[in-house]
Amino acid sequence: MIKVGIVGGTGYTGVELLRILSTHPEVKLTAITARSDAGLPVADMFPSLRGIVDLAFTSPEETDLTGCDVVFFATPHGVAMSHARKLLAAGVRIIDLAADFRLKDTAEFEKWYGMPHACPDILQEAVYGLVEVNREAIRKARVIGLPGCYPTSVQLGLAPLLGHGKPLVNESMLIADCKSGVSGAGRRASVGSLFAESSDNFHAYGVKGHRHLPEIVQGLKAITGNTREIGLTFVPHLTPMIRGIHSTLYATLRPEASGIDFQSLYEDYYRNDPFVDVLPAGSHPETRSVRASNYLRIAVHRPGNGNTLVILVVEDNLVKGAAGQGVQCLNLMCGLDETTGLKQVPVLP
Ligand SMILES: NC(=O)C1=CN([C@@H]2O[C@H](COP(=O)(O)OP(=O)(O)OC[C@H]3O[C@@H](n4cnc5c(N)ncnc54)[C@H](OP(=O)(O)O)[C@@H]3O)[C@@H](O)[C@H]2O)C=CC1
Ligand SMILES: CC(=O)N[C@@H](CCC(=O)OP(=O)(O)O)C(=O)O
Repeated sequence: MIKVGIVGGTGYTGVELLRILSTHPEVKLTAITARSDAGLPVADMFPSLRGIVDLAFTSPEETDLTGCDVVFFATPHGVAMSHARKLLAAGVRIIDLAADFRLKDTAEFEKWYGMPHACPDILQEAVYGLVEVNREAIRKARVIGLPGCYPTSVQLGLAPLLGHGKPLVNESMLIADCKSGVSGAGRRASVGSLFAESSDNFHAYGVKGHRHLPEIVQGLKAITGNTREIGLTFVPHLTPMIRGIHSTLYATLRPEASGIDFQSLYEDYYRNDPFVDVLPAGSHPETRSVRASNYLRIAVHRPGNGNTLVILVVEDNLVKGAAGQGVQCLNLMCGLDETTGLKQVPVLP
């Protein structure tokens, strides 16, 4: 059995990891830490796990994680990088749900996250955990920087266009118009997450610049094999639902690509990816069609057969956008089938 520890078990992504890993046939959960709730049985905080997870939260300072095979960090930015060296020295592999190991350029990291990077050498060896793009590198990785929730949907929505051998769209004028449920902001108390603020309301934020923009640009550029510069307008919105991301992506076709069948292009690109579902032509995916599951569904439109492609992407921000994608990486790192323990059917309604 693979011994797994989770740092930050009381947040939304932490409890998603617990939910998914508690039924994973090859995993033994060995430690779940939380500072404020150390000593509390998991089931006392999360009654949904009563009779399923019988561990208690422990203090991160007093928990020895070096006996684990893999440790997940479901913590704020900056925590994983302060523990990475010691864990790696003990042979423990790391999957960070935060941004410590996403941006390769430390100056960019410091600019967007407001802290110096604690281990630039480990950052350089870390693999970006976007499975459908980096599957082979993930198998051998010791450290995974999992993509953010919005970046997962935007990169997978655009990858078939940018990963094509020939330039198909104008890469300098991409648009990502994205909407997230409130759980994307985490479980800690904040005014913006109050029911009275976030329900029956809808607004954009971060238009001037959001920390996911450099991450998406870095990822899209890598998908082109670092052969092309990326220009992206990214506008996130907070929408009054609990889970889910809906991203509407716009790309302008190059004249030489106008004869391409984009529906077939997308279907072929994701033919062997078990969690990416390219919907039939003309579809409008709904966030609830992926709720609580690791699936990401995509629909490709070309309105009026014109020169604008509109790609619709839905995912559950806490699953394919975080914990589920992390378990997909864990499976690959441990030589398992990537779907092991991840076949949860979306919850409807
Ligand atoms: N919510 C989402 O949709 C997504 C979130 N992420 C990322 O995943 C990470 C976790 O997110 P989320 O679950 O929403 O966050 P939450 O705020 O809901 O939970 C954070 C957890 O980390 C613990 N924690 C906080 N500070 C520290 C610290 N210094 N040392 C150890 N533990 C700490 C908290 O407990 P305590 O304070 O008691 O220790 C809590 O258990 C974040 O980096 C987030 O950006 C990534 C993709 C999607
Ligand atoms: C709705 C909401 O507030 N969303 C978060 C993104 C959450 C996420 O997945 O991103 P990280 O892992 O990079 O934190 C935000 O915009 O900051």
